Amino acid sequence: MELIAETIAAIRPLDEAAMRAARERHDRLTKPRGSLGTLEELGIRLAGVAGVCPPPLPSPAAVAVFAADHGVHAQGVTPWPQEVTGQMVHNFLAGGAVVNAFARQVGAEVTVVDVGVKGELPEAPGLLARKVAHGTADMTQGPAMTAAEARRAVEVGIEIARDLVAAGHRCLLTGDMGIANTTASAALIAAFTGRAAEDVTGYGTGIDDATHARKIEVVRAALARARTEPSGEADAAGRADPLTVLAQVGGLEHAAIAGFVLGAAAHRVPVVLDGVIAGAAALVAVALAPGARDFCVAGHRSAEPGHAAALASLRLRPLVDLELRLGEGTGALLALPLVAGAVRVLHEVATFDSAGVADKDAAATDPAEGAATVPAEGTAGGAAADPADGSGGDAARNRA
Ligand SMILES: O=C(O)c1ccc[n+]([C@@H]2O[C@H](COP(=O)([O-])O)[C@@H](O)[C@H]2O)c1
Ligand SMILES: Cc1cc2nc[nH]c2cc1C
Repeated sequence: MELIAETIAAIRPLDEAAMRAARERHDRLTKPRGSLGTLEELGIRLAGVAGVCPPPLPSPAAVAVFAADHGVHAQGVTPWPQEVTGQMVHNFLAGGAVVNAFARQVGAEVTVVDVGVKGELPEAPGLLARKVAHGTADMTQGPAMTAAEARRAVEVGIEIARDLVAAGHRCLLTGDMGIANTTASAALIAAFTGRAAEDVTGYGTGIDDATHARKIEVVRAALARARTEPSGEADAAGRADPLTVLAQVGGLEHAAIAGFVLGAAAHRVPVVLDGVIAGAAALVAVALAPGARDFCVAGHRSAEPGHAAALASLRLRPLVDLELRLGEGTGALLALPLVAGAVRVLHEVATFDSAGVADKDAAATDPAEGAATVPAEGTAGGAAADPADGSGGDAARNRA
């Protein structure tokens, strides 16, 4: 079987028994039930990802920064020259970018992948040369990529995830660098969520209102053009094949990040998503393999409006909301300590029983149990099976 199909086939559901154990454990820890809010659901879901409770700490962690250029740059959608993509790659390798500073802060490794930078990048220590094409073509004029390029870039992401997990990493984080990639992100998000171009197209690195209005028209034009092209295989509901949509209006880094998400899910390692580029790529991954969604943690919500639309469609709640709009993996890195905290609680916090703390809920749950100091094993498991971060299970768990 070829790599993409094999990876999708390897993605299994969350482990229900491990999640049940995590839920029951949470309810025995020395804190009011549900008091860690959505971090409790996150810890439970991470147990389901790893298939064990408590799940492993997300360490060592690695952020992979996928860099690529975009033909749609020719439409004047960003004020930055295309060369900045390659120049920033050098900055990442030299350790001088924000992603490097944040990675040092949280002890994560930075991996830089050239999946489609337009110019030639000289060999450099730490640079993974996986160039699939010298940037995409202008999506307003024709497909951004060939089907073969899209598939190859997805495979690159799968291979990077596989290699990082084989090297011992227990948490993967997405990063991106690509001048003009917020335009391709908006087009992907509109295509996968059905939202209008004007609702999902933002200001990217920072543009004036006239450029923003043009950017919306560019996204509209690309989507209208793509609709007139043969759309490959459609599913029973008539939806276009996700890889075809990706090739039509996506970027090489979107493709690689989609593969990275699939690879993480197949290897049962959590993947912390960064901003709008990762959100768009995750929509591709989840359209290919719906089960991949449960392995994704939304690191943050970016200022790009399309990101909120993508996260809503993915049913993921962002851990951090600081109006960041940088990319590179910066928002995912800021969220990593929260992911670690969600796991560490399950490892380290004493139970009511072991600490000799009275558990009012043990008594409230079953008055027949008598003394509140003796919580019954396993009586407190919440019935909430929805693995969404805080989207379903908490109400039931926040009982007084
Ligand atoms: O992560 C985000 O949500 C995000 C939002 C706005 C901009 N960016 C970064 O800025 C670049 C794309 O911006 P633009 O305006 O050239 O499309 C690209 O390198 C992204 O990493 C990233
Ligand atoms: C300087 C610069 C750094 C970036 N990092 C991610 N996207 C970026 C875009 C620019 C322009």
